[in-house]
Amino acid sequence: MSAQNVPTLYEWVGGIEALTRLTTRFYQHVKADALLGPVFAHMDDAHPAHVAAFLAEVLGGPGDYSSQHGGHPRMIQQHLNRHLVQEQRRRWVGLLLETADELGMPDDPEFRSALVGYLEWGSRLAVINSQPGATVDAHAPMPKWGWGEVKGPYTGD
Ligand code: HEM
Repeated sequence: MSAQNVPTLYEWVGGIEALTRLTTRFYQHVKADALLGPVFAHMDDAHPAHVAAFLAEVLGGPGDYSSQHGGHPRMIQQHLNRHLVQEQRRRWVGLLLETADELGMPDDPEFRSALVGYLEWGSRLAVINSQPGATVDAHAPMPKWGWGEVKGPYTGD
């Protein structure tokens, strides 16, 4: 596969439809989870779509979260003073990956290692930003995630 033909992670996962399916099902599991349910008790109905738009932009898709929902500063803002702990973070990441399996999302080693890399990074950032004293940088750039060290999807050779 030549460098020009390498899809973005966004294209590889199946675009905004796939990400919306993923977050919609994921937050159903979250609501029913004993550890995470209370954390998300006041989440509104648009939350799954907002997180799908956020993930789309991070993974190389369209910039809708930045243009319509306030970009990375808004995402950080949403985690302020929530006092999240590692046990909740681990459950959040674990449930998201289980949901990706449940829905038959791409499970090749290259894609999943890139996805896990972002989820680990982003979820740890959410915990850090939820601690007392954390503040929002109004100019925080949107994170961008690619294939990382593996440089592209599995091709069998
Ligand atoms: C890669 C990791 C994460 C991403 C990309 C992410 C993304 C987001 C986004 C985009 C929002 C704002 C949604 C909006 O604009 O309406 C949000 C809100 C929120 N996030 Fe996260 N998040 C992550 C990790 C976590 C974790 C690990 C937790 C807790 C265990 C968490 C708890 C929350 C809560 C409680 C809200 C507010 C929900 C409400 O409206 O009541 N997030 N997140």
